[in-house]
Order: sequence, then structure tokens, then C-alpha cells
Amino acid sequence: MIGAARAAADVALRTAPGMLAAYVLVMLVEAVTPIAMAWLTKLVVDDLAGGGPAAELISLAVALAVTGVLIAALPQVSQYLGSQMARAFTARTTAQLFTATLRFAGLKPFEDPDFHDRLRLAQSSLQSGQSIVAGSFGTIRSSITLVGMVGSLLVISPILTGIVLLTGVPALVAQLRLSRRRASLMWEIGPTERRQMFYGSLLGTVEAAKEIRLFDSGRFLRGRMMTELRTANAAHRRMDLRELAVEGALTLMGAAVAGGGLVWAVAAARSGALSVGDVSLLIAAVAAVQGALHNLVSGIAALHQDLILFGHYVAVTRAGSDLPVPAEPRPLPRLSHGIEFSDVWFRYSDRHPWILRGVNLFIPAGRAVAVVGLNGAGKSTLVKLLCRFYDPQRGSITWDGVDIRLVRPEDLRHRLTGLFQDHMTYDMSAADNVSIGFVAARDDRERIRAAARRAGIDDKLVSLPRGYDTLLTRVFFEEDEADDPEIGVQLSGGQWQRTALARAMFRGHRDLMILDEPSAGLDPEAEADVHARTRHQREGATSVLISHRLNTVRDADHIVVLEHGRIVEAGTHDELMTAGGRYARLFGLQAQGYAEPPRAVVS
Ligand SMILES: Nc1ncnc2c1ncn2[C@@H]1O[C@H](COP(=O)(O)OP(=O)(O)OP(=O)(O)O)[C@@H](O)[C@H]1O
Repeated sequence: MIGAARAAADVALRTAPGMLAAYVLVMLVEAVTPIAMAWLTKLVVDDLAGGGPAAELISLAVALAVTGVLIAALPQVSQYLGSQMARAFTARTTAQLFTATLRFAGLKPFEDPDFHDRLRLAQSSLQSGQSIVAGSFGTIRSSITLVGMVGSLLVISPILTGIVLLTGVPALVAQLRLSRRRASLMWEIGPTERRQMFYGSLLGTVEAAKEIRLFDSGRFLRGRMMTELRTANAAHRRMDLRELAVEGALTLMGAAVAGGGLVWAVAAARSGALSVGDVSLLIAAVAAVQGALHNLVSGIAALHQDLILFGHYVAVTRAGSDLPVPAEPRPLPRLSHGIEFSDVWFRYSDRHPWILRGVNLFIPAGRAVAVVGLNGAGKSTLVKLLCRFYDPQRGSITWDGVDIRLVRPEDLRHRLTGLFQDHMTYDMSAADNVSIGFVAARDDRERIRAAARRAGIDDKLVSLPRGYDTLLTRVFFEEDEADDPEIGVQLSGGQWQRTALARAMFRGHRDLMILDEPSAGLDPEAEADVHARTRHQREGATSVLISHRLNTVRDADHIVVLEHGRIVEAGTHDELMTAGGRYARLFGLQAQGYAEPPRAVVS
């Protein structure tokens, strides 16, 4: 928590130092005005009762009026400054949080449910930037007011002062406990709330809308969402009840002390031990001390809770890289010899089974290697290791003899391009969808069109209502454009596939091209076309092609068959067909599927 407090203070200081200084000044004045008000009231009442000089009375009344104006005006000023600072604080920490998520070079954190909960809480703690900034200063302000009021109360009754202050101790302990409990509740119900949001988002997305309607699964999903919501609500209700009980008891205790103090003061004034002004000061001081104590205690408790949550932000931003990078990374030269997998073993975690079991594979520079195998054999996993999204647990992958773990991941990826099986469809313009493959060249329209031409999608994209500037989505549009069909369009599955291919090609000639199912979802004509285009693109370049359509891999220089994470066959198409093993059997099965069934002979 101290780390979180230090981090929050650091952000506040760096974000807007000038505004922070103004805020501190306003807050200090705000802190002393209630004390001044109480004393001025006492002096006015005493002067009135004792018939003091008129000039003094007038100046005191004027001072009282000015203090009243300050008490009325300062909260607005400090609220304005606090909001501005909180916005600046949230903007800075949001940028830092997402910079930190980009620092994770691999995929592991994104598959970890704890990481998702932490990220969500970190994000929500940034929204409460306002409470951290305002809460810290509110606490300081309440402390100053408290000290001033305690001083005033001490002058009249040290015993009453002690009693009032003592009531603050259980309040502080109870509130701190509650705030800790509230923060851990948010962590505990994190998965429940995440599931609830997941079901809610399913019910609202166009991607899920088709199946939900076809399978009539909407009510079922809504039911699940409501179950999660009810579970979260029940946990919140238990917490609210606990708070109600604790706060109710504390309020009663405070009221009893204030009431007792008032009775004592009236009795003391009656016997002449206190002046009328003393009674007015005492009433103001007891109320102010209790108010300041309450503000201080609840401020500390809220700050405590916010800082626990902010600790998630600190944890994410300070987390080390998920992939170890050496202090002095090796440069990665252009590929000249080849990439080698040597006895590579990999599993997604210790709780998962081995996916790759001792893979040995050489991808020679300038050659096309195809990886085939049944569903779940580990083909895409192999590609993920090649991009270094994960490191193997055993064995190594070398690039011209350099272990890729000794290289910065971004240097490795700079040399790669590719198309993933589960490629992205960005709700952005056609130009963005292509150029996001190489952001540095995103303004080069000619290059975008050339890549799209190579992927066979230029004709389609250029003919869209706004050409390459057409949004490939119907999700974003301005209110007054909602009925304009030209604002956004939906592409077909195959057109998206080609757009993703254009994105890969937009990167230009990289050292290694990875194509994971590039022709999935394409019609036979498009498949043949894309196959010819990728073959042309791959010529002379190093490439890894994964495909279940074995007719598209037959011209690869080297084909490997992966089965249960092991390479069980390797060779050229002709060699594998001659060998008559698994590849030949799979190829035969596919070829059979295309053959005309023998016609029944009617006698
Ligand atoms: N992130 C992950 N966490 C845990 N297991 C995973 C993960 N991704 C894949 N797997 C498992 O690894 C195995 C291999 O998956 P992979 O996607 O590499 O197979 P594939 O050969 O590409 O299959 P397909 O032909 O169906 O695309 C599967 O059993 C899958 O369940």
C-alpha cells in the first residue's frame, strides 16, 4: 500500500504541478475557515453579551461575513481544481497502464484470468483517480481542521475533548477494516463480474447475434448473466449490511457524546463557569471536531481502499516482461541460413499437457515449409513459438544459429509477416485494415493498394462507397449518419480473409512469412487464386504454410506431418506420397472427396 501511495503521489506531482500548488493553497484556506468561523462567532457573541466597543463588533462581523463567503465559495473552487487534476491523473495513468500492457511481449498474461481481473481493477482504480487526489488532500484538510477545532475545544473542556477524540479510534479501526474488506470483495467477485460482463456483451454484439437467434439461446445467456449479477449483488448486499451496522453504531456513539457535551455546557453556563460565547464555541467545536473526525476517518478509509485498488495498477505497470530479455540482446541479422527447432518441448502451463514433444525442424532460408496434421496436432502452437509469443520449456529455436531468446522480441517480429488462422477484423476503414500491418507506412496509399492487389481484394475495396476510406463496420457512425448505408459496410468472410492477407503483404518482403490457413473460408476459385498469389509472394522467400487443404501445400519444398506434437513424417509431396504414410492417406482421403461417386448401374 505504501508503494501504491508513493506511486499515486509521484503521478500527481508529475501530472500538473502548478494546479497541484493552487489546489494545496485553496485546501489550506478551506481547512482553517471553519476554525476562524467558530472563534469569530464566539467573539461576536461575547462582545454582544458583554457590550464590547461598536467598532470592534463591526470589524468582527465583517470578518465573520468574509469567512462565510470563503466557506461558501472555496468548495466550488477546490472541486473544480480537484476534477481537473483527477482528469489529468486518469489520462496519465491510463496511458501508462496501456503502455505497460504493450510491454508484455508474449501472450501468457492475456490467457491468465488473474491478469484480467487485475487489469479490470487497475482500470477502475484509474477512474477513481479523482478520489485518490481529492481523498489525499481531503484527509490533510480534515486533519488541519481537526487540529484547530481540537485546540479550541481544549480551551473549554479538556475532558470533553478527550472523549470526542476517543470516539474516533474505534471509528478509524472499523472503517479501515471495512475498506480492506470492500477492496478484497472487489477482487473476490471479479470473476463473477467479468462473467456477467461477458454474457452481457454477447447479448449485444453482432458477431453473436446470428447464433443467438438461430439457436434461440438468448434467454439462456440472459439467465446466466442474471445469475452472475445476483451473485455479485448478494455479496454487495452482505457488505452493505455490515457497513450499515458499523456506521449506525458509530453515529449513535457520536450523537450521545455531542448530546452529553451540550447538557454539560448548558449546566456550566448556568453556573457561570462558561460564557455564552464559550457555549457557542463549544457547540461549534464539538460539531466541527466530530465532523472533521468523521471526514478524516472515512477519508482515510476511502483512500485506503482506493490505494489497495491502485495497487493493481502499480502491479501491472511494474510487472516484468513475461518473456525474459537479456540485458544485452543480440542483433538479428537477415535470415541467410535458416531457422532450426531443436528438440522443442512446449506446454501452455505446468497444468497443461505437452503440446510439442521434441520437435526437430529446419526451415531453410528461401524455402517454403508446409506443416500439416490433424486438428489439435500443435501446428498453430509451433507458429506461436516461431513468433516467440511463448518460450519452449525445453529445447531451442535458433535463427541462423542465434537462439531467439537472446534477441529482443520486437527485432524478431520486425523480420516476420503473416496471417493467423484467427486473424483480426478491425472495425476501422479499409485502408486502416490493410495498413495496420505496417503502421510506419500507413499513409502510403499506393502501397496499400498494391498489397490489396496482391491479395486480390483491391477491386472490392476501391469500389466501396467511400473507397478505401469506407468503414468496414456498422458499429461506429455519427448520430445523423445512422441511416446512411455508405457509412460502413460488412465484408464477407472470404473478403475479410483476403484483407487480412493484404495486411500481411503490406509489410513488404520480410525474412519469414507465416501463413496459418490462408485459404480458410474461401470459395474454390478464390482458394486457387489466393494459393497462386501466396505462392508467388513466397517465391524466393522463407515461408511456413499451415493448411488442411493438402492441394495447397503440395508444391512446398518441404512438408512435415505433425501428430500429437511430434513430427512423424517429412519430405516433399512426391516423397511422402511414395512413402504411403499418413500424408498419403490424408491426401488420398481429400482427393476421394472430390472424385465423382461411381454411378449406380440400373439393369
Ligand atoms: N492458449 C492455450 N492454452 C492452453 N491450451 C491451448 C492453447 N492454445 C491451444 N491449446 C491446445 O493446444 C493443442 C494444439 O493446438 P493448436 O492450435 O496448436 O493445434 P492445431 O494443430 O493448429 O489445430 P487446428 O488444425 O485445429 O488449427 C490443442 O489441444 C489446444 O487445445
